[in-house]
Amino acid sequence: MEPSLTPGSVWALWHAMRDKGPLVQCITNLVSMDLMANTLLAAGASPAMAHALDEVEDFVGIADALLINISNLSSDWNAAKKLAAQKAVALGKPWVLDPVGCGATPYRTQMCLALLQLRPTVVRGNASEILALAGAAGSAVRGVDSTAESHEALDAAKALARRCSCIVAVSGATDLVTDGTRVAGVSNGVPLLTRVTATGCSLTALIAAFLAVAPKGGELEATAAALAVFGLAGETSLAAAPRPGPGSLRVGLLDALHIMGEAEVLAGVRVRVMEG
Ligand SMILES: Nc1ncnc2c1ncn2[C@@H]1O[C@H](COP(=O)(O)OP(=O)(O)O)[C@@H](O)[C@H]1O
Ligand SMILES: Cc1ncsc1CCOP(=O)(O)O
Ligand SMILES: [Mg+2]
Repeated sequence: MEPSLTPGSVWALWHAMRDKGPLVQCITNLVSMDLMANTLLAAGASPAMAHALDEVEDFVGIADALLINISNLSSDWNAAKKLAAQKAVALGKPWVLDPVGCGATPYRTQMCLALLQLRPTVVRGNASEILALAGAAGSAVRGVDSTAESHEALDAAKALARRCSCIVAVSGATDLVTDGTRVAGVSNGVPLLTRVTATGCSLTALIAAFLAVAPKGGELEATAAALAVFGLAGETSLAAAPRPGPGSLRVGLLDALHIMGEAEVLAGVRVRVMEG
C-alpha cells in the first residue's frame, strides 16, 4: 500500500487493521485502561495492558505495536516504560508516546523527555502538552487538559518532529499531524470528547494499532487515519444519542467504532494535506 491521505486510504488502512487484529501492548495510566482496551477491541485490534517490569521486554517481543502513556509515574513503572521502548526500537516495532500532563510538574516533564530520547515513532498530545514537550517559552499547563488550541502548537510540533525524527500529532478542534515538513489536518471530532476522560489516551493507542499495518514511510498518514476514525466515531456517537452527554458519548463511541464501515468512512472523514 502506497501512503496517501484520502477518505479511501483511511478506509483501506482501517480495513487492513481489522483484518490483522494487531496486538497492541499498552503501558498506561489506571483511569484510561478500560476505555483504551475497549476502544482497541471495538476498532478491531487486540489490546493487552502489560506493564510489569519483569515482563515488558518479552511482551514487546510478541506485540505488533506499543503504546506508552507517561501517567502513572512511579519508579517501577518508569523503568518498565524505558525497557519497553528500548526493546521496541531494537526489534523495529512502532511505539507511540502519550505525554499526558507534560509541563504540569518537573518530574512529569523529565520523564517525558527521557522517553523522547528513546525514539518514539509518533508522539500524540494535546496542544499544551506538545508546547511543553517542545520547550516552548511561556507554555501554560493545567493538569492533563489543554489550555491552548492545536494551531498554537503547530510550530512547536514541527520543531519537535524535526529534532526527534518522529511524527508529532496535536489533537484539538482540528488535529494536526507533522513530520516537521509536511502537515496534515483532520477536522473530525466533537468538543464533548474533551469532557470524557481518557479519550486522548485511547486515541493514542488507536494510532499504535494503525501503525502496526502502516507501510514504511506511511506513519504520518496512518496517524491521521487513526485520528479521523476516532473523531468520526465521536460524531457518529453524538448524532445517535437521544440526550447527548459525556456518558452516552463514551458508550456510543465504542458502538460507532464497532459498527462504522466503508460507507460511513468515505462520507464522513475530513482529512487534508495542509503543507508539503
Ligand atoms: N474542540 C474540539 N472539537 C472537536 N473535537 C475535539 C476538540 N477538542 C478535542 N477534540 C477531539 O477529542 C479527542 C481527544 O483529544 P484531546 O482532548 O485534545 O486529548 P487529551 O484528552 O489528551 O487532552 C480527539 O479526537 C480530538 O480530535
Ligand atoms: C485524569 C487523568 N489523570 C491522570 S491521567 C488522566 C487521564 C487523562 O486522559 P486524557 O489525556 O485522555 O484526557
Ligand atoms: Mg491526554
